[in-house]
Amino acid sequence: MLVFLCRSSWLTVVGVLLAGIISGLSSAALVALINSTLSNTLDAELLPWLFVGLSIAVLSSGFLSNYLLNRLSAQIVCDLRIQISRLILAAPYPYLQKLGKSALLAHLTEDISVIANASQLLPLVCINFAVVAGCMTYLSWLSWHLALVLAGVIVFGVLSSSLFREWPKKAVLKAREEYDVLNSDFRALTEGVRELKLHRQRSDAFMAQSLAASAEAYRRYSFRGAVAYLLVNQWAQLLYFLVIGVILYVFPVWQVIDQKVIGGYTLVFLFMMSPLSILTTSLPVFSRAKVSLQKVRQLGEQLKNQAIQADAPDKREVCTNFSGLSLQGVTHSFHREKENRNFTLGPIDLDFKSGELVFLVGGNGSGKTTLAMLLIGLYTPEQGGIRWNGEAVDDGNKEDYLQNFSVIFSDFYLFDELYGFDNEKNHVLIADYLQRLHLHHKVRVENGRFSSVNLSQGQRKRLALLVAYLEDRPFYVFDEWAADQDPEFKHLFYTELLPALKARGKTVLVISHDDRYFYLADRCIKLEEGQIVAMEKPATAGKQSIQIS
Ligand SMILES: Nc1ncnc2c1ncn2[C@@H]1O[C@H](COP(=O)(O)OP(=O)(O)OP(=O)(O)O)[C@@H](O)[C@H]1O
Repeated sequence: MLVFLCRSSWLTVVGVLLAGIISGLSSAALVALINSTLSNTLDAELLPWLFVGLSIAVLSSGFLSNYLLNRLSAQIVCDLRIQISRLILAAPYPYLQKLGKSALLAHLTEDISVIANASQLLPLVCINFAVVAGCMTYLSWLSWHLALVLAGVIVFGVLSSSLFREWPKKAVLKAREEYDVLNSDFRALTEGVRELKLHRQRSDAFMAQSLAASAEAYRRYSFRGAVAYLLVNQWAQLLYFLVIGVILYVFPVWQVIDQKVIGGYTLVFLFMMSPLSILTTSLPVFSRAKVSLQKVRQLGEQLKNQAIQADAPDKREVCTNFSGLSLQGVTHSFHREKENRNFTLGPIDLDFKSGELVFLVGGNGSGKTTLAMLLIGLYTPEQGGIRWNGEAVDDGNKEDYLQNFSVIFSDFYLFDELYGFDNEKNHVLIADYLQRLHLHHKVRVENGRFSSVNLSQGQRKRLALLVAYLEDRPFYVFDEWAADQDPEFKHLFYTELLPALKARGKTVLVISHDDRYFYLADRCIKLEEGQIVAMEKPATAGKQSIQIS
C-alpha cells in the first residue's frame, strides 16, 4: 500500500511519514513527561511549558500527517477511477464483453472503495506506529534490560503471528472472488426483478441456489478472514499482557529492576495499548486492500495490453465525403460452450455505396447483429478486411473509423444528457426533430438534458433516433429499431424517415423482420447460419421475393 502511494507522490508520502513520526515521538515524549511529573524527576517550572509544547506538536503534526495523506489518497482514488474508466473506453469491445459488466462494476466500485478505505487509515497507522516506536525508545532509556526482554517478545510475537497470516490472506482472496459472483447475482436481481416477482418458484430457486448461496459463501470467507485476524490480534494482546504481568509480578520478586522504573514501564505500556490495538486491527483492512490493489492492477495491465494502439487521434471526427465501404472475406466466430461448437459468420463480401438503403434480414441467431458489429468496427474481423473509401481499416485508424457510424442497437443505451453536441446551436433543430418524432408534448431539452427519459420503450427509441440525427454521420445502422413502434410510427419510419435519410445521401443499414417494408430497400441481404444466402432488389410492395424464416 505504501509502495503504491509512494509511486503516486513520494514527496507527500515522505511528508506524511515525517509528520507521523514527529506526532508519534511527541506522544511518547508526552508520556515520558507525565511519568517524570509523577515521579518528580524534572524541574517543576518547566513542566507546564513542556506539556503545552508537546501537546501542540502532537496535535499539529498529527493534523498535517492526516491532511496530507487524505489529500493524496482522495486524489489517487479519483485518478484510479478515471484511469480505469479511460482504459475501459480504450479496450476492444469483445474483450469487455468477455470480462462482463458485473466484474467491471466490481472493480470500479468495491475494489477502489477498499483501496480508498485503507489509504484513509494509513495516517492513523503511521502515527500509532510512531507512538509505539517512540514509547519503545523511551522504555529502552528507562531500562535496557527490560527493553531487551521486550524486543525478544516482539520478535517472537511477529514470527509466531506470521504463522497465522496465510490463513486470513487466503480467506480474503476467496471472499473477493465470491464478491464477483455476488455482484453478478445483484445485477440479475435488479435487472430481472419483474420476472422474479411474477414467478414465485423461479424467485425462490434464484434466491436459494444463486444469490443466497453466493452471499453465504462471501459471508463464510470474509468471516473466516476476520476471525483469523482476530486470533492474530488476540495472540498479540496475550503476549502484551504476559509482558506486563512479568514486569509487575515477577521482576519485583527478583528485585532486579527499580520500582520507579517498573511504574514508568507500566504507565507507558498502558499508554501503548490503544496504538497497538489500532495497528493490529488495521491488518485486515490492509490485507483486503492488497487483494483489491492486485485485482485493479491486473485489470489495468490487461486493459492496457488490449487497448487499441491508435495513431494520434484525428480531429476530423466525421468523414463527410463517404464514397464506399467494402467488406472483403470477413469472418467472426463465437464459441458455443454448451453445444461445444462454433458459430461462424462469413466469409462475407459486401459493398455499400453512399445513399443506399439496405435491409439485413434473416432468422434469429443468423448473424445479423454480428455482421453489423463487424461492419461498424466494434468487432475485428478474424479474417479478411474492411475498406472505407478504399483505405484499409486497421488498429491505427480504427478509432476514427468508428466515428463514421450512427447506430441504434436493439439493446441501446440512452444518455439523459446530450453529450458532445453544441446544444445552443442545435436548439432549433432539436425542437424540429422532437416534433417530427411526435415527442414534443412529452420531452423538452433544457441545458442539454432531456427533461425526462422515463418514457415508454418506443418513445425512448425515438429519442435515440433524435440523438442519431444530431450525430449526422454518413452511415446509419438500425438494429430492429421499429420493433417497439406502433403501426402508425413504424409506417412513418419506413416510408418517410428512412427515405429522408437516403435522400440526404446517408447510407442506411436496417436490420429488420418487417417484411412488408422490404420493397423500400435498394437491396435486401438475407443471412442464414452466418452466410449470405440472398442479396437482391426486393419486389414492390406486397410481392416480396425474400421470405424470412
Ligand atoms: N457475445 C456472444 N458470445 C457468444 N455467442 C454469441 C455472442 N453474441 C452472439 N452470439 C452467437 O452468435 C450467433 C449470431 O448472433 P446474432 O446476435 O448476430 O444473431 P441475430 O441474427 O442478430 O439474431 P436476432 O435476430 O435474434 O437478434 C448466435 O448463435 C449467438 O448465439
